[in-house]
Amino acid sequence: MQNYVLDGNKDTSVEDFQIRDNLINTLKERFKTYGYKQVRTSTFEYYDLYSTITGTVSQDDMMKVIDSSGKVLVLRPDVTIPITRMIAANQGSLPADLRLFYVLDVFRQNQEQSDRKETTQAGVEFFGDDKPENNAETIMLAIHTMKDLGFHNFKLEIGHAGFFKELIKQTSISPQELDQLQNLIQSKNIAEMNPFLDQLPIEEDVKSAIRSIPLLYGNPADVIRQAETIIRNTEMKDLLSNLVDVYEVLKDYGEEDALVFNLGLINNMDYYSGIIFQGFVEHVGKPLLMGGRYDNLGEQFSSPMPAIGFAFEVDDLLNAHDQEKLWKEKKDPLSILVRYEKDRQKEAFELAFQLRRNGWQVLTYPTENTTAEYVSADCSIHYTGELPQLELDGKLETFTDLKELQRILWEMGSED
Ligand SMILES: N[C@@H](Cc1c[nH]c[nH+]1)C(=O)O
Repeated sequence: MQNYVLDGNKDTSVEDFQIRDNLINTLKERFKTYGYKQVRTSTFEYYDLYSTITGTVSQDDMMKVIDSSGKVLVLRPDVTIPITRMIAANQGSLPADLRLFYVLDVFRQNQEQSDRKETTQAGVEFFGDDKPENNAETIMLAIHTMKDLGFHNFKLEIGHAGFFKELIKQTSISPQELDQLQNLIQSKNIAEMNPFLDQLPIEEDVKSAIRSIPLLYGNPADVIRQAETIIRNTEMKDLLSNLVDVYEVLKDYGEEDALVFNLGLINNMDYYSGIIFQGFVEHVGKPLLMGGRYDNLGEQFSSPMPAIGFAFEVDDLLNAHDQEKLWKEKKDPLSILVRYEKDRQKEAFELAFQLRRNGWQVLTYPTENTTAEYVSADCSIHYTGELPQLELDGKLETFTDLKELQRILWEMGSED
């Protein structure tokens, strides 16, 4: 038979979906406790939105479609940009700080990962000023969520989008050379970076400052000390003190063990303007979350709107599967099978309605339907006479009081 599954696509089994759903719920619940409200943006966007904005996804990486009027659309290649556009359009009526979260599919294609066109991102966007408290709170939310997911040995790497850019401003290298240099810094490939830098027309002391960038990694206090030695102007000095201020607030959250400073950190998106960060766990070679400040993006929609945010890659979180067990073990709600005689149908439906109010899974079947014998459930209730009967260890127990029945079910639901 012909294979109709796209290359690299994998159907999700019922069990995998459950794990994924538990994970997403964990993220959503944590985001809400920091005051975030859920939003969604349209799957389709005008291609023009992305081709005119600077700092966006590369045009070749976007998935394009043509609508019936001939307009070129793209499948949402990023969430931060359309949310910023959406907020910019309504800005008149916004409170000072706005905290939004989303769980949405993102569509990108590139040569290195041709089999991953569609991924799910769960992220937050905090429209508020570049204040150390705001930045620290957002970073703390990322840490808190990683802990909720059961990752204990993770690191949150913090850098600054401007630090490297300031150094590059003092050179006249081409965009291609810059791209290559960034890749070498990102992969900490010092062996190739040094000869590459040697043949570029850059002043010697700028060159040596660039050379030290990949080494500016590790304990925040040490990195700050080393970075101070390569500062070349007031802009770089301000950037560094911005990072120090955030670090000082973060210390009061008591999560210093999770923090690493990395001034060679480079995020995919070009819209970042300030502090940036990525979250890593052991044995997984890529970041599970990415984010940072993007204070200038709103201006491209004629609405200055400072903001910070980050997004988890849900599929990558799932693949970090040592942790998978944790979500699997999360208990499903109690499942109850209600079997009824036809002349008790109305009462059985009422009972099922009451039980579902507790969040339990309830399936109802008339006794004559033998399929029910193959349905798996934690317990069965028989509504064949005047009153419901709960099946316990093969015996039927009658309940005159619905509350008493519910109490016993609660106990069953909380048993391990
Ligand atoms: N949109 C970014 C993540 C992010 C959310 N907010 C800020 N940054 C990405 O796809 O990598």
